[in-house]
Amino acid sequence: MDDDDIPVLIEHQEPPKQDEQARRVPLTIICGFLGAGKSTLLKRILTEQHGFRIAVIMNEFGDTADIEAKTINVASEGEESEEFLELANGCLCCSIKDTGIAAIEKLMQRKGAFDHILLETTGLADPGPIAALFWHNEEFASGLGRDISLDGVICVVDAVFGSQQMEEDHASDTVGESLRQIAGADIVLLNKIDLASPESVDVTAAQLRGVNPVAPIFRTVRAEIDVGKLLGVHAYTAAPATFFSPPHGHQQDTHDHDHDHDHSHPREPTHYELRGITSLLISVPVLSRQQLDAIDEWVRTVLWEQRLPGDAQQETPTVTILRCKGLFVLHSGAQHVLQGVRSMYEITEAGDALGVPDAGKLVLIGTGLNARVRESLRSVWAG
Ligand SMILES: Nc1nc2c(ncn2[C@@H]2O[C@H](COP(=O)(O)OP(=O)(O)OP(=O)(O)O)[C@@H](O)[C@H]2O)c(=O)[nH]1
Repeated sequence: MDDDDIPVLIEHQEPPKQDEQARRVPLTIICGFLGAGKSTLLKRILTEQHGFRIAVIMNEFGDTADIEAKTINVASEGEESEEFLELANGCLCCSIKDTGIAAIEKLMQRKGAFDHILLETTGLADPGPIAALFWHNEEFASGLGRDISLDGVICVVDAVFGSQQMEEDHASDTVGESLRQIAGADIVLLNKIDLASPESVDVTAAQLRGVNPVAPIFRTVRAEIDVGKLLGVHAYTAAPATFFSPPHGHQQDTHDHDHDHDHSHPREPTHYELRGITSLLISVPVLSRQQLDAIDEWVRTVLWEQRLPGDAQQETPTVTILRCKGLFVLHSGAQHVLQGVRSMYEITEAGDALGVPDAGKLVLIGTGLNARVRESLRSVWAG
């Protein structure tokens, strides 16, 4: 090129700016009562044509998936096929023989081959600590947390034995695992309804709602459900859909939606007097910025110090929060979402509002949630 030539301008190639959150692969945790139908749900996901590319991490790869792999068209070969099976419907199945984290790290090396991760926990696992691990954990911010975002927790409940199991847990001194699982769930599958009478299924659904008033309950036979209803719920970044009124003329799903959950008439705040885990649903008026900050401080004290503000520190905690969700509306119209698992929580401004909320709401799920807690919280905005 001679000096008089006009240099050709080369467009500066900047790497495309991607939204951090959007680049992460969403992860859904599946927990559930023993024998409730977790494997049935996973097998369905691994074999049906649903159009989602899901990586499924199973506990009992050796026991069940080997057998299933013979019946499923296994596309991959080579040494990795021991741990990863690529299935005919585009899903990926992987074992959790390693510690969970190692299996997930290996899985992430195949990033791009799938769009969503489902992680099965053992029947008796409490999903809370696992959820907390993936949700805003500073230690993972430069590791797995950079690649994975927690989408939600699904709990599979046995329609035949679920009620009995919850009763037994209520009666025990410590909070039983079945209640912890329901408390930590963002979606409940009430499965095996073909084996129980409609009346007893209603009773179990009411019990579930007593422990967790916000998670939608889907009644299923052999975990038959549209996979799209289980994925992409953004349970840790958005306010629960159950906080919003449906748009005018909205038709409720008539197939697998729990009909005793009425969207159009939000319930009055209710305190469920069950032993063990209870929940508290509180309506919150439209707030000033200062009032929202005061609520933030209240939540921090209750979650971190396990006591009500103003109460002296006790040796045994007076309030334990396992899960909390909230939606707060400011006078400016801005909506803020509270999400919390155990002692971790955040309050963030909602990006895309899901609809017009009736008012702000706060749901606390945990122990020690009596009338004093409600009064303490109300005094925050009452001044
Ligand atoms: N009748 C009926 N049987 C079901 C249904 N869902 C699952 N089953 C059967 O119940 C048994 C237990 O189901 P699984 O899917 O293995 O349950 P699981 O939760 O994975 O069990 P664990 O891993 O042992 O806790 C199996 O024999 C299933 O075929 C259902 O909706 N109706």
